Amino acid sequence: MKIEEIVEKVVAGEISLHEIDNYLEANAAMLARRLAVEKLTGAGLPNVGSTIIDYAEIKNRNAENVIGATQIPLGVAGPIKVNGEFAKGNFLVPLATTEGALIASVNRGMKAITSAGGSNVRVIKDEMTRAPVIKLGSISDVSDFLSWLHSVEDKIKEVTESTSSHLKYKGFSSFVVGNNVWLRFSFETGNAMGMNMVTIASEKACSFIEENFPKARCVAVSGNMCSDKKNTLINSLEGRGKTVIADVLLPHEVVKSELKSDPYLIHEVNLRKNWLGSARAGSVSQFNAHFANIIAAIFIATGQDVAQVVESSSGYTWTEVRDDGLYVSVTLPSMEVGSVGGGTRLPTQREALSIMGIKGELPHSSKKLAEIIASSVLAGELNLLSALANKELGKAHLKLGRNAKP
Ligand SMILES: CC(C)(COP(=O)([O-])OP(=O)([O-])OC[C@H]1O[C@@H](n2cnc3c(N)ncnc32)[C@H](O)[C@@H]1OP(=O)([O-])[O-])[C@@H](O)C(=O)NCCC(=O)NCCSC(=O)C[C@@](C)(O)CC(=O)[O-]
Ligand SMILES: NC(=O)C1=CN([C@@H]2O[C@H](COP(=O)(O)OP(=O)(O)OC[C@H]3O[C@@H](n4cnc5c(N)ncnc54)[C@H](OP(=O)(O)O)[C@@H]3O)[C@@H](O)[C@H]2O)C=CC1
Repeated sequence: MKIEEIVEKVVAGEISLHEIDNYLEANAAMLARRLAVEKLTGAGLPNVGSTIIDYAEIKNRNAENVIGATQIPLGVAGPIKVNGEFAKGNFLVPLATTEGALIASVNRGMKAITSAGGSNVRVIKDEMTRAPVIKLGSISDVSDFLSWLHSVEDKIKEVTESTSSHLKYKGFSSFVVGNNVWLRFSFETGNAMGMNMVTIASEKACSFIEENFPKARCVAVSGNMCSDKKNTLINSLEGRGKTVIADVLLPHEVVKSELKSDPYLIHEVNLRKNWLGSARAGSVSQFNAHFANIIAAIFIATGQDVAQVVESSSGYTWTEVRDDGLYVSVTLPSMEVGSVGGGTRLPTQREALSIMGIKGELPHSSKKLAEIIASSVLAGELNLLSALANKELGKAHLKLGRNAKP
């Protein structure tokens, strides 16, 4: 069938939007779907349709019912000097955003950090989790089940690791409410963020459990104690994905020359805003000013799963005024990033990763990416605290967010 005929059939309700894939080659199907949506809604979508995305590469990998692409401005901040275990040197960092003043903010923070000798950063834990919820008959069954589980842990390791050449089983923690048990499995997932990998592995573990301990029934492979795409205390305490910490000691003269600010005022903003203000607001694990801004912008630019900004942007900003300068650290307990898999293979996302020298096939490239992201968060955080201390937030957003004279 020709594209026009398919569009007519979709408009007449004879073919559904996703069924177009059964009749046309991938990119012709994307065009037909867009034309059908235009006819059905009356919306004109030439810009959505104007994309370099090859739907043949997306189909059955990244998205369904595709009609084109959304574009978001991509800027760069930096260079920032990073003194990591895996990221060493000066890096330009890609940020995709529509918030005027954000990239400028990170840029100024990076300039200050680089003048101070760079950000010191380490990934202190790297484990992705999945927590099935399992139902038993009674608490005595729960007790028997947990004893049995410890006796077969070698087998759990064997069945889960059989699902991938890159996945390593690290262990589990158990949590109980009445006759419900959550098994929070942890895995190393190489350079991948790992959610597909740990889900496939945990389903295998659940099948093994149900076959060999018939009183246990796996209700759901994700029982929310994982916790994926939710901001929870367990992620903050135990970590999820990469736990990353970055710090810098800024000499007093750098705070003055680069940030036009004062270490005591910055420290006071941090204590009264990030700690007292967040506590008073009832925050669970977000004692920071705007980790989410930097995490979201880099996640969009580099093809990470954007919904994981929720927990990846939890964390703590700590400041101390010392004789030799202002000490600032950021702690991100659950940063979920990969340099292979997911959206990292898409053309603009791959190019954005290459700006930082990130290539999925290189060893430890996801940890290198995590170190650069944490250093960028440090820059954004330091700079926003300075901007607030300087009372320049509104002025900056008038100029760069509204194109207005402050
Ligand atoms: C906007 C600045 C940096 C101006 O700051 P400034 O000191 O007036 O700028 P400057 O013209 O003197 O330049 C200083 C440096 O800033 C950078 N810079 C300056 N302009 C640009 C630009 N156009 N493009 C790129 N980089 C720029 C650049 O590094 C430059 O150095 P240079 O390269 O010239 O040697 C400052 O006023 C600022 O940082 N303001 C704060 C803005 C901010 O942080 N916004 C973040 C979003 S706020 C939000 O979303 C969350 C929030 C606030 O609601 C969360 C909460 O509740 O806390
Ligand atoms: N399934 C789910 O419940 C959820 C899925 N997601 C989605 O999952 C996707 C990410 O899943 P993820 O598992 O990270 O990635 P993918 O499933 O996209 O890719 C992971 C695969 O890449 C292969 N691979 C090649 N080189 C490497 C390497 N160096 N390190 C690790 N793996 C490598 C591995 O193959 P092999 O196994 O053969 O070794 C691995 O299984 C995203 O699209 C995200 O949106 C998000 C949340 C939940």
